[in-house]
Amino acid sequence: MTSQSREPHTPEALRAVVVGVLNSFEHPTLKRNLTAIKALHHVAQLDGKLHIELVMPFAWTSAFEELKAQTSSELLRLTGTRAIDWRLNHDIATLKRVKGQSGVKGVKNIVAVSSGKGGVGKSSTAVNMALALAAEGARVGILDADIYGPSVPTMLGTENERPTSPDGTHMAPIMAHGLATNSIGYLVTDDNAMVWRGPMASKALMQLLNETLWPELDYLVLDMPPGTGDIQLTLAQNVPVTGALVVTTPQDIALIDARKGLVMFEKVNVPVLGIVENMSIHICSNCGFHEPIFGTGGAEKLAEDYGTRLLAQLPLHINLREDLDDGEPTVIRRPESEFTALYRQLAGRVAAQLYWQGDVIPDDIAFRAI
Ligand SMILES: Nc1ncnc2c1ncn2[C@@H]1O[C@H](COP(=O)(O)OP(=O)(O)OP(=O)(O)O)[C@@H](O)[C@H]1O
Repeated sequence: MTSQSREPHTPEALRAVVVGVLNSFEHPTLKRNLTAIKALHHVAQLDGKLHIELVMPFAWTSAFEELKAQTSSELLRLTGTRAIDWRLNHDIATLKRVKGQSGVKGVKNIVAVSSGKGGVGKSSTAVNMALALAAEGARVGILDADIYGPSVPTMLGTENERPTSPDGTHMAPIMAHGLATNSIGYLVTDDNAMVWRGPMASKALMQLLNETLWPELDYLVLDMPPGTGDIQLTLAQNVPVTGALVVTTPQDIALIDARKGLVMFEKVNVPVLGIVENMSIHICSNCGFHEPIFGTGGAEKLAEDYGTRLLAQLPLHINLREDLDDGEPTVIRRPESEFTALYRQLAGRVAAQLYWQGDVIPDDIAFRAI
């Protein structure tokens, strides 16, 4: 019997066939199958075409492409259809925040990006990951809380912009490459920022978070100040974060500080989503040679020791630095590059980890009034 000669399915039978195939799809972002998270929204067969619509509670575009590639031929065969109209929508879940705190108006989930020491590529990772989360289908913002070196405006090419205040009290975020952003760097000059210490800096950062008129955001990436001192501890305690990432390089000295970062989050009960190893391998821009100049295996071991996971290993490459210096991060400038694929994989893993690690709270829960 050819596939074209099959009897048309009843809606229930069709759904059962589709569910069977979709549930066989395994992916690192899925701890349970698609039916278990009620992702299959709509199935229909119209004019010989199969329509499948998924609604996902976390950013999932790259995995969706893999799903299509892996299951389409089987679905066509089993349903006797000639084409599939695939649709993916997102209805990103709001997850419980540390200490059950209420959230920031407009913001569903806050992801803190931290590092035990400066210069390991925390801001580079935060910016490219935020852009990658947006490419994965989410509405994303980034708040640069790095008072020691607010580099996000330069990396996004917005260093000469200043937030406006539509009501004289709150700030409108600056939009860049689709991200809603605000930064301590828009408000103070570099020289001023350096003299901020302790409570003054924490207070300013909390104000920046709460007094920005964020649009509806699924994820707000928080670029933390580097280190594990009082300011970082105060922020980790007071910002209603959902989870945190620790960025490190493979050098022993950076790993020792990354360990302190993990301990700090543990102390204030902030769930650690995982570790990002930046500058894992140097890729020569002339010959493409891969060289682990800072050593290997350290971040993996650190993740193991602390019962967390290594979410990404990002290479050291001149393009990544140049793109950021030009205000056009690699995820935007080179969307088809292997680097962008790595950042998107990281974004997908972070979004999934947040979801699986947390408790979903209903969307109508009250946000903190600003
Ligand atoms: N993987 C990479 N490949 C090439 N250059 C990189 C990479 N990661 C970061 N850089 C470059 O290294 C420098 C430091 O990076 P970045 O500002 O992100 O570090 P940081 O940890 O946020 O530092 P700080 O906390 O002190 O602000 C930047 O010039 C950045 O472009």
